[in-house]
Amino acid sequence: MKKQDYINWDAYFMGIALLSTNRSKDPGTSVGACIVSQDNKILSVGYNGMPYGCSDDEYPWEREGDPFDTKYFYVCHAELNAILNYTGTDIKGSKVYVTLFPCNECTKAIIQKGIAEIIYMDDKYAHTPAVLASKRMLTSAGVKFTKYTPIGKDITLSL
Ligand SMILES: Nc1ccn([C@H]2C[C@H](O)[C@@H](COP(=O)(O)O)O2)c(=O)n1
Ligand SMILES: [Zn+2]
Repeated sequence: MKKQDYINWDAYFMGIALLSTNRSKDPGTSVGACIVSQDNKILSVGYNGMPYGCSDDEYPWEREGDPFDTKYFYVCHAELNAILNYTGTDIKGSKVYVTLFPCNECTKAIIQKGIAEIIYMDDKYAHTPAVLASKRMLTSAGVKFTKYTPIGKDITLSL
């Protein structure tokens, strides 16, 4: 008889997004994203980090203060990185698994690339204008967004 305790597709892809958060240097929120084709092939992954050439030792990670000296002007979001990391041509109709609900800027890229669905884990900034605007655009554009349903399984990796 086959093994019974295998994880479903959603858990598998959200697991990849979660693992990707471990590459982030952001001391505030580490975010991961995993883009998946309609036939369940991983197309790309990403996490939030500074753009190429912008050293994550030199650029700020602060949340507050002079905007020039906070991370927000510089950090590239996980979803955008995942989109930009994809070099193929088959992203239309794909799904993106994200550990945090996309902001308005990433949402624009998601819509323009023809990504059909967002599966998100956390929505802790749901009350912010960025996320409200994001949901408004997603609804207008017909992009589905679904909260991830946890399967209640803890997986430990010994790396
Ligand atoms: N959907 C999102 C939302 C935010 N990010 C990034 C941007 C920052 O690096 C971090 C949020 O930091 P916080 O304000 O919580 O300290 O997450 C992203 O990649 N994707
Ligand atoms: Zn974003």
